[in-house]
Parts: sequence; C-alpha cells; structure tokens
Amino acid sequence: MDHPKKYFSKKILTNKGELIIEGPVESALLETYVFHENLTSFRPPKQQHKAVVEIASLSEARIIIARCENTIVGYVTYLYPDPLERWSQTTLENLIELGAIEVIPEFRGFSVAKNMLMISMMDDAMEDYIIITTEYYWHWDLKGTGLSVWDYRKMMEKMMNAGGLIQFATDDPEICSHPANCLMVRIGKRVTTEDIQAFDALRFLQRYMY
Ligand SMILES: CC(=O)SCCNC(=O)CCNC(=O)[C@H](O)C(C)(C)COP(=O)(O)OP(=O)(O)OC[C@H]1O[C@@H](n2cnc3c(N)ncnc32)[C@H](O)[C@@H]1OP(=O)(O)O
Repeated sequence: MDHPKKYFSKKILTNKGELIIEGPVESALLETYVFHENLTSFRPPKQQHKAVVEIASLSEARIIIARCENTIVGYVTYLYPDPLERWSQTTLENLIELGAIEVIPEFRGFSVAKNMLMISMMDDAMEDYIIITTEYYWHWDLKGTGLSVWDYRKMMEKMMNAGGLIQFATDDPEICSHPANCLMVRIGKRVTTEDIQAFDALRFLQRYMY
C-alpha cells in the first residue's frame, strides 16, 4: 500500500501567543526544531524528540505538530501499531494507530489538540485508513490536570471526536481491565466492507468464549 501525504497548516491564536498547527511534517525538518522541555508525558523530551523524528521517516507514519516559532509545543503521532499489541496481528495494511498526543501544559485548553486532530484528517488519504487509538487511564496526566479519571476520559472523548474517532467495543484484556479505558476508532470513507469485517474480528479475538 502506498501512503501518499498532503501537508496542511493553520494558525491559531491563544492568549500565550500564536501557534502554527501543521503536518505531516518531514523527519529532517522535525529534527531542526526545538522540542519543548515540558513535553514529558511519554518519555524525557530528548528521547521523545528522537522518537518523533524516527517515526516521521517511516513510510506509513505521520507527525502533526503545534509550533511556536521554531519550538514544538504539541504533537500527535500516527504509525502502524506496536508489534507487541494485538492491533498489529493483522494483514490490514490500512490500520494505523494514533500512538501519542501531547500538548505542553502552558498551551492546554486552547483547542490545540483538537486542531491537531482536525489538521490530521484534512488529508483525503486518511479516508483509506482505519485509525485506532487505545486509551489507558494510566497514561493520563491526572495529577497535573487535577481531573478525575472520568473527567479526563470525557476530555479525551471530546478531543478524539474532533478527529472523527469514536468509541468502539473490544474484548482486549488491557482495555477491559478498567472501565475508563477504551478503544477509539475512525473508519475512513473508502475502507472496504472486508477490511471492516477483518477489523471487527481483531476487536473480538475471544468471541468463541460466548
Ligand atoms: C493516545 C494517547 O496519547 S492517550 C494520552 C493523551 N495524552 C496525555 O494525556 C498527555 C497529557 N495531556 C495533554 O497533553 C493534553 O491535556 C491533551 C493532549 C490530552 C489535551 O490537549 P489540549 O490542547 O488541552 O486539548 P483541547 O484544548 O483541544 O481540549 C479538548 C477538549 O477537552 C476539554 N479540556 C481540555 N482541558 C481540560 C481540562 N483541564 N478540564 C476539562 N476539560 C478540558 C476542552 O474544553 C475540549 O472540549 P470542548 O470541545 O468541549 O471545548
């Protein structure tokens, strides 16, 4: 499968300054930007910058960023699911995962995440993909935001809905291990019925038990 990509961008004004929301951004360009020191949700910033640069060089992957001058203050990644997760146990070439989304605390609550999701979906090529994201409450910044698990979950849903991702059922044990965890999915307009059926089978691997 080819993975054509079309770049989109927009400016948004926050009371902390103007941001450019843009992407997919190429690996070489991402490397030239400063990666803000408060992007710490997934890995230490230096390591995460390196990871994002590496991800951008993968043929299927996309990185959308929020940029303040030459500093990355938010990003979202899309790439094939982790080989250790069930979502990679498929022959579906058009199944990609929104792996991580993060905005520095200073720019949160200004719709930066929602705008990164909207920019991501502007590329018509996204209509060929099944896009998934797995929400595990232990990845959430509950301490930093002061939100309860359920309020954080509501925020995640509103944010993901901006990109057209909605909750789908699954019997994945990790997702089922806590009621706030969930699988969210966007099925592109051109995804075939066969591919949707293959994805349904992947969501319910333990169906024989019922
Ligand atoms: C697949 C994964 O990556 S799961 C992990 C997700 N990432 C994290 O938890 C990392 C730490 N958190 C963050 O980086 C940020 O808080 C994010 C990325 C979750 C959200 O970024 P933001 O730019 O602040 O989100 P954005 O402003 O677009 O808000 C999305 C919605 O949540 C609401 N929201 C945002 N912050 C809050 C808050 N503190 N309290 C209540 N609601 C909130 C917004 O009002 C908006 O809803 P609306 O449509 O009703 O206006």
